[in-house]
Amino acid sequence: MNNTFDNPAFEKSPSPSEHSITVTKEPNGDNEDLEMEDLSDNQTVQDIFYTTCDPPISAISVRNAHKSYHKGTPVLTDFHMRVPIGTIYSLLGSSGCGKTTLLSCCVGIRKLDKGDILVFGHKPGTKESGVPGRRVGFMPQELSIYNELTIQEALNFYGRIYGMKRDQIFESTSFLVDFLDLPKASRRVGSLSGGQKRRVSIALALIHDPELLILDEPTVGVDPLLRESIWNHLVKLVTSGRTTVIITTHYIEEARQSNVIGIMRNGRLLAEKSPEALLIEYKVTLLEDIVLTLCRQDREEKKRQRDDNVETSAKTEWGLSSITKRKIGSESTIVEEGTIVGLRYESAGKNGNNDDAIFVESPKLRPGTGVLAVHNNGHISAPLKQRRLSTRENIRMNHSTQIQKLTALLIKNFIILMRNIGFLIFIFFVPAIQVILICLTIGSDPKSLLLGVINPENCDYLSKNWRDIGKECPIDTDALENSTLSCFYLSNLPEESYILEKETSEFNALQRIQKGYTYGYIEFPRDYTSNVLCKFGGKFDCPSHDEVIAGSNIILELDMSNKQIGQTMKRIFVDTYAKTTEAIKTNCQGKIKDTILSSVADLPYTVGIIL
Ligand SMILES: Nc1ncnc2c1ncn2[C@@H]1O[C@H](COP(=O)(O)OP(=O)(O)OP(=O)(O)O)[C@@H](O)[C@H]1O
Repeated sequence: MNNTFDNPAFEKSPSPSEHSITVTKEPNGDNEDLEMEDLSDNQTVQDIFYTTCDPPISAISVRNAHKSYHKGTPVLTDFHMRVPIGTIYSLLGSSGCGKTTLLSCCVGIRKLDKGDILVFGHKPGTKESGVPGRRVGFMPQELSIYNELTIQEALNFYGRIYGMKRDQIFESTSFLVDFLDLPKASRRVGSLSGGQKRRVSIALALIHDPELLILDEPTVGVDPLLRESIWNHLVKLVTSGRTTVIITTHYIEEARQSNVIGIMRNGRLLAEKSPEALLIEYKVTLLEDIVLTLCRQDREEKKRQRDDNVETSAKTEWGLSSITKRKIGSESTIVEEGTIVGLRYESAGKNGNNDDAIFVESPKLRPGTGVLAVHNNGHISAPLKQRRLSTRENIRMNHSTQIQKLTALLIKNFIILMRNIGFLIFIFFVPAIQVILICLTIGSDPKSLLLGVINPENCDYLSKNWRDIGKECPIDTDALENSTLSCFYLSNLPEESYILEKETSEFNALQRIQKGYTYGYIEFPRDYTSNVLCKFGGKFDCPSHDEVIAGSNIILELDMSNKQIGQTMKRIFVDTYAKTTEAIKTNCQGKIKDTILSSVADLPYTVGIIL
């Protein structure tokens, strides 16, 4: 595969006029000359980028990155990296050198301790970067696929999450199943082998044709033929579209097909060049030899530094340091540090003079418009901006993505629940069992509570048939001393709730509560019935107003040390009071005067109970 920087798109114009920008050719092969614009003497390269076209930016740029876990040994140290748009960038390095850590920072899973990562010119996690989101397809090293789903369901889920339409998902799925040689789409992920799961994971990262594809060791456990076809597909994605691929692999030789190789060791980047440039520079035929040489050099360098006891600033040899200031053309147009960030690759110049070209970028660029090359003769060549509307743009044009995401999650959770019947039953039955248990234990009213009674009225409420009183009219208007309103009230108390005990005095009754013998006592005043009748307008021999009020109140003293029981008792007493008045209305119809009867009927609204 051609290196992107050797791509015709970045060639100089055949006969460039001074200070002109020539946009020559799109990397995807659409041979089309674009407009020419004059660069006036005082115009900077930055001006051109901001005015002439949507200038390109790096897919990922990492600057001065530092990362360590739990304040332990640093995993990334002063790490610099640039991944130009439309390239395959292979990250090579020994196990534990920090590749996965770096990638997880790029997709926003982890955060750097220090330094910057920009994805499409923005910090990961921001809306503008689109990461995490549909702009990126990430295949993590640790597979995290829902084992309960089938391959088809998993692809559907991710497709919906990325806002794809049903036909897009279908089209993508049939291609990926075929291309990655996946088992039947109806197979459950949980029943697949490790290698098959890995291929499904690749498919999930590819389903939405992302602009940035980050693959952490995708070819582990994959047979050589499939490995070859995966790489061919990646190359195709990069050359035919605007996809950028970052891939980590331990199969060093397969990285030959990438555009740029970054070689890492101990959290630092030792080299960042095209494979061709590396092979030429080190005069070897195998990339493995280069990695070996660089690692040895690094080890020796470290040893020498330790020996000399010299502090090192750990600056990378590659990357931005060499192009912070550069003249463009014969005039004094300068790319200033911090204004336009540039990146120089040794293989950039077609004429063999590698210092000729630098690649510049700007945050104003629409992502994916390619890399702009600025040559030191003042000419800029860039890839064509316009291109066919891909699945990617189609997906972006879908507006109802939030609803789609919600739908995707609901469907996924529903399928997973249905596949875990035991769990489903547990979820639905546990609350029901809880409610039943609560009702059984604390839901019903307490029973057979011992209650003391102080009642000076003359009625035998402790005799066997005393509850029959509740069926008679308790008021005798001709002989009031025979009236037994208090007993009538007591007889209406729910039979199962209380066991009544006669108390001789308030003092005794209180003592029995304190000793825990009874749950409370109820006290009726002397002449309770006549006072109640006086209160409601009966024309009897009534005492003073205050005495009537005091003499028509029932006093309740309850043990509230058990709130549940105390509150229930209160409720029962008040309910009984209402029930009593209702019973008087029914039982005393025609036996006492209507005026008294109607007044007594108001009793529930003037409850005479003192708690
Ligand atoms: N969650 C974590 N907590 C503590 N240390 C971690 C954690 N994750 C990774 N490390 C450590 O950070 C270092 C870099 O790990 P990382 O996974 O990034 O390496 P790697 O280059 O991807 O390795 P490999 O090629 O084996 O996957 C290792 O020493 C590892 O032990």
